Amino acid sequence: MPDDKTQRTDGVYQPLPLSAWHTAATGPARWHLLMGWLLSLAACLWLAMVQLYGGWYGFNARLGELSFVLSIYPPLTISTLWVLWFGYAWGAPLAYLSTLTVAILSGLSPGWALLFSCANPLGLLVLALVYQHVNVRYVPSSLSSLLFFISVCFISGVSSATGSFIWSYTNQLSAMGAFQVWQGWWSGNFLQTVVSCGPLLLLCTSRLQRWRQRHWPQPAPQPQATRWGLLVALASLAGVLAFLWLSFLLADRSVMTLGGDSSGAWQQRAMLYRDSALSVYWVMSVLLFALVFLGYRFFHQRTLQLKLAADRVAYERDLALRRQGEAEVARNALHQLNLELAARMAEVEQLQTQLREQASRDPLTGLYNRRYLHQRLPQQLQRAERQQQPLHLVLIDLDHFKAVNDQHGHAVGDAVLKQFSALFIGLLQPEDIAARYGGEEFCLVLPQRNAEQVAALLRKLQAAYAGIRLQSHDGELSGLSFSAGISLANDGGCSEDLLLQQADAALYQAKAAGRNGWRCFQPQPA
Ligand SMILES: Nc1nc2c(ncn2[C@@H]2O[C@H](COP(=O)(O)OP(=O)(O)OP(=O)(O)O)[C@@H](O)[C@H]2O)c(=O)[nH]1
Repeated sequence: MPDDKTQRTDGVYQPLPLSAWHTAATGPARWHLLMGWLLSLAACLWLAMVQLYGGWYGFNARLGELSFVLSIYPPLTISTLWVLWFGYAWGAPLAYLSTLTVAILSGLSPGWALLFSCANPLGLLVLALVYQHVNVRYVPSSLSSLLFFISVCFISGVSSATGSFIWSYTNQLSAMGAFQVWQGWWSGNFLQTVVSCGPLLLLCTSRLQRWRQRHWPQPAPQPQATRWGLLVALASLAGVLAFLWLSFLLADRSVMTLGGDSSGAWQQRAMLYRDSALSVYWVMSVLLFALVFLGYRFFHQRTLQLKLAADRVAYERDLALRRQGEAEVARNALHQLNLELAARMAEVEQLQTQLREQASRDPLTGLYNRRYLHQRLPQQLQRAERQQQPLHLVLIDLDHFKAVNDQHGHAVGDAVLKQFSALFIGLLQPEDIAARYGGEEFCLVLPQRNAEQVAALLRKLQAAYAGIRLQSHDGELSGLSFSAGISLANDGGCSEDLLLQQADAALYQAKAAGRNGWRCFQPQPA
């Protein structure tokens, strides 16, 4: 981020609005401010009256042939400090009220007094406007701020010296007198502000601003728009032109008042012209310097602002690029995570399928288990009914299996169960279901087959089972057989339980008939 702190903001003109008086964080602070302002007003009035009744208006000065009084007006110092520390709205009334009082007490008519009192506030306005719109510190702590302060004091002094014309006019002074008052007035105001305010600003500003900021916190002042800076420059230029015009006019009129045609009189006139021209020369030098300096400050400030703006834009662009890069990395990471998640989900799905499969299979033989049979049998029945096709259910029980276990061992019994189950592989169709129904009991669900086809299947199974030979510690195992019971669902409305009961009954008949054979369920005649 561009470093804004490189520019000092203490001692920069930052007016405190009159309305802010209510909003002080701590109660006593606003009373202190008010008391300070009232005391300043009292001091201004007192000093102005002491000066009026004391009859002292400044120091006598001489510039060649021109002698004048370098005007000193103490309330101006107090009001200037208030303008710079707190703003124009606080300082201008002090200057206006004290001058108004003096003007009225000195016998000026109310109308002229009201107008005359505007002169000092006008000079202060120029001061405040320049400092508000050209972002330079008013504390003359560096060479550049000191030079700028002197320049601004000059323009302010010239502006406030407009009061000298009203004064000269109302006191009916001659052109020479008016010229003298004007010279003494602007130069006095200028010197007084520089000499009295400068040191006080240096000494007290930072402490006073800390106090102000504590009770009326304000953000750092922002540089003003260009048009305001231009306006201030134009106003300053107008002030300078007015000064020149007035100086020449008054000098000319003063010369005209000098009578006589003697060489002494002409010499006096020439001296007066020379002194006036010299005075204007010095003033012009200062003014030119002030204008050049103002212009320099203005462009310097604009350049600084542009640089700051460019730095900020560059910073924002870098930030945006960095964020874009981070977003890209995050998007890639997210994509990677999505892929991993998809892989994990596929694994989970596979595991779920395996679990479902395991839950529906008999671990020893690999055939479906009884639970699965009870799930599927009702569906198969419905389907057969819907397609109007027969469905046979066969219950198979291996004959004398206990004897196999007892004689040859449990492991051989397991091997027999597995080999018997393996026989189904080549004999069943995809739609058939073979399940291990109990220990050595099996169940076949055979849709889409007629009775002959079922019998053929059982015959093949019987032959294959009989052909199994197994070696055990007790010799060879052979002559295996099974018994089976067959039930048929071919007219609909036959439940799963009924079908199983009928097959079981038929199996019982087959066993009873001597085993190694099968029976179809025959309903008993009513
Ligand atoms: N090896 C082994 N034997 C089993 C398993 N499940 C059940 N059996 C045995 O199967 C035998 C079934 O005996 P029974 O119900 O008397 O039937 P059987 O001996 O075949 O007699 P019949 O059915 O009347 O011919 C029992 O000895 C059980 O221990 C198994 O998973 N493995």
